[in-house]
Amino acid sequence: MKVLKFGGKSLGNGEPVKSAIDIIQKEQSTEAVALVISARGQSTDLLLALYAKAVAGADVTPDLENFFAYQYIKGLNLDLSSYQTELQQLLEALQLLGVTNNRIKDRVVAFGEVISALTVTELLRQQGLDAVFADARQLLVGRCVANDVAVDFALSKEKTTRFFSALAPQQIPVITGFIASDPEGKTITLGRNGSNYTATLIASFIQATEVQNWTDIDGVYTASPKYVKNAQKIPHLSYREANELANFGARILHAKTILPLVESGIPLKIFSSFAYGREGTLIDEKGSGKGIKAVSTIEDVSLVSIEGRGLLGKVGIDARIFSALSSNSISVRLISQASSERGIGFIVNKEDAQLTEQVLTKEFSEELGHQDISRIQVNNNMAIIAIVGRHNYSLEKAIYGLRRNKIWLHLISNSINGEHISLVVDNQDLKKAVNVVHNQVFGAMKTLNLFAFGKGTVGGKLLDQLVRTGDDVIRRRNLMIRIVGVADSKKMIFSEDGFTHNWREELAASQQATDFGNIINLLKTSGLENIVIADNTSSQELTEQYPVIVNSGFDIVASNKKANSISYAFYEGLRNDLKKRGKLFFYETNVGAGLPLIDTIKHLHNSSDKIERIRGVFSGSLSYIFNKFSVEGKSFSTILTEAKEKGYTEPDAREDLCGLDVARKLIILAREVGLQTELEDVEVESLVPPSLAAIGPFEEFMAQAETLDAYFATIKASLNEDEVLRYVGDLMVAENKLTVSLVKASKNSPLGNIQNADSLFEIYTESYETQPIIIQGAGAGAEVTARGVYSDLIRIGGHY
Ligand SMILES: Nc1ncnc2c1ncn2[C@@H]1O[C@H](COP(=O)(O)OP(=O)(O)O)[C@@H](O)[C@H]1O
Ligand SMILES: N[C@@H](CC(=O)OP(=O)(O)O)C(=O)O
Repeated sequence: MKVLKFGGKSLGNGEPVKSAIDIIQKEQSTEAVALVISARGQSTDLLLALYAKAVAGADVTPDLENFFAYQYIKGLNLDLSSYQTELQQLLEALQLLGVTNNRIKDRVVAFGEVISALTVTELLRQQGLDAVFADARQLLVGRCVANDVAVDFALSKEKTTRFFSALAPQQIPVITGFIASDPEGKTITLGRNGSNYTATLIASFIQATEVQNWTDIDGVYTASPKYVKNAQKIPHLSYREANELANFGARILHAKTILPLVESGIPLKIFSSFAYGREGTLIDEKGSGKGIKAVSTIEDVSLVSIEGRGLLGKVGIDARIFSALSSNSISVRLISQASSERGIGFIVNKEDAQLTEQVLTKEFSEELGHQDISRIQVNNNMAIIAIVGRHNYSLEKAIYGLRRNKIWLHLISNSINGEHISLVVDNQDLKKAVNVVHNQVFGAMKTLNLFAFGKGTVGGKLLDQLVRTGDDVIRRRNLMIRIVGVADSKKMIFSEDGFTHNWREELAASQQATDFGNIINLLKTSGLENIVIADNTSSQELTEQYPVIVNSGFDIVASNKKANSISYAFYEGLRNDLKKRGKLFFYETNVGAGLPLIDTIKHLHNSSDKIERIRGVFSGSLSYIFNKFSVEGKSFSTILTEAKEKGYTEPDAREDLCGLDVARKLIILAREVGLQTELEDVEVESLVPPSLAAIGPFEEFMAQAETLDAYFATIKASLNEDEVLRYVGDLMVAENKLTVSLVKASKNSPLGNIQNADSLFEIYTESYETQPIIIQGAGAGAEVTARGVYSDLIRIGGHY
């Protein structure tokens, strides 16, 4: 005979309960079955809420009606009215008394399992099966010890085997999970999720061949899939491993589930009743032999800390703490103590927190009075993340990931054999933290959650590239870049699940106005880990918010040059914030688009090869214009218009011609090599002819093409045969001199030789004194710039 346990989630109204009945029919056709049944859907939670309301003296009638309305299944011949009356009377008594009582509470919640088992019995009978309802209070006996139940195995086994031996061969017992009796026959419960324990107890008493646990998930995963989307199913576990997971909060198994199976060697299988036939997790004596790794969580616990100089070197403090707690039946889940004995921190269940504080305040009243203990502090909103199984450097990896995500670690406890590490974090950070820890420890696929500002040429291309090549990056780099939000200057979209090819339509249809404060708030409260902001705008306003972004714990990638070229004070302040928070800011595309320039300069600078000079054509658009103008017979304005049409220039091409863009790039490079320069320090030769400097809109400027053309024709006429014009940025480090000017270059020199919209940078260093390092290639264009930002993102991924 095998024991099949159905959890509440598998017995919800509609399809779930229908599938459960189907599964029972199929399974009993090959081997006799006994069923253990939990309360249906959210029934236990509803009953607990009813109990609390009644104790508080509130009117429970509507909730009671709702509860019974949920239990009713159309067409089923089951009269629950006597149960409704009995429960109502119990609740009314509670309303009158207004006191809490655990035995009455257990009687109230027991209605969930009883009604559920009656319902399943009737549903099976409807299918022609000989189902027999069994109230586990007649089978299982236990005593309440502290907040726990100690089952009387011998008596329970005797009662259970007697019940089973009285069954006819074709009969299917439908046993209530979760509930039992105490020696006086009063109702007790085995603790939340206790039906699993009922099932394994019954199985061990009747020597079942196996236990099947039918739930809403097809096995035990490396972390709760509720939090960690890329958790992996563990196909095979040993009892010891499963027990370890159950003890540390993997909700799928009640903490005691495994114990009855160990001696009898009965295997436990976990299946999803929503996917019949799909392989689940097998738990047996052997396990897979490979060892497990998993991360489990315990929510809503309280951290108690006791601090004070008076604790230093005092003997017996710990003993007093724990004996006071134990005499009040408060169990401690985790302890951590600093070696200096200046303080001790431990975790208790939230329900016990208030009592813990009272008990300890009383116990240490003298020490508190003398200030030997400065305070006893209770922090209620805590959660534990437990890393189970042996792994190399788990703790280090977890701490690294948590710090990068600005998640505060309140307490660490590491078992001596290194097979178990518990980390205490704020409840509100739990989702983010468990993802970070899981992915760090498993070296599993990392996720970057990207919020992108700017959907223009570069921003839009980046998002399209991400959508197009996302799978490739997952395969090759084990990195998923999820676009969780996009904002332009007016509107924004945000979704924790991310956007794919449809981001443009979603943004177009969005009604949500862009509001920076709101975006930061959404990201901070989202529970998303590894958040990166992309700035592909040219907004100074946004760059001024970078410190807020960094201080919120997010990294930045930007093609926007402003943050690096506005005041040095801002530049330095941002670097300090980045350092303090351990955050990253990559901006390789600020100079030379996708060319690996900034990185090369950083490396040279950091390796102490003194950079003496950087000279070159910094602007792709002006490169194009002068490469063409120098050798083709067309007028300057014709070539300017061509460059604009190709998307090389700013919408108002004067922004390129005035030299400001090149000056910004020079400043960025100068600061990379350690100069504290400001934009005003750059000597810029503007390409806007002085006579056209005061003209308003760009169209009006272009209407003066003749003047513009005449101006540049004169300059061109002064060239020697082997010379061309180049607009050159020059950074002379020792002299602290930065210039931007139109120069005549020999056609045979590297500068004179560049084509199309190429950029060229000559880097002179102490080692490359006369023959500079030359970096050359396409220095403008949305596609290459977006690629550059993309590779910055991938670099950030490498840091997680
Ligand atoms: N490591 C884990 N593997 C699988 N499920 C887990 C894990 N940790 C927590 N869970 C949660 O356990 C739930 C199933 O347990 P439970 O709620 O008790 O189900 P049931 O009502 O069927 O007894 C799943 O829905 C899942 O969210
Ligand atoms: N109904 C009880 C017992 C139980 O085990 O339920 P489930 O099998 O749905 O986790 C509870 O909710 O705690």
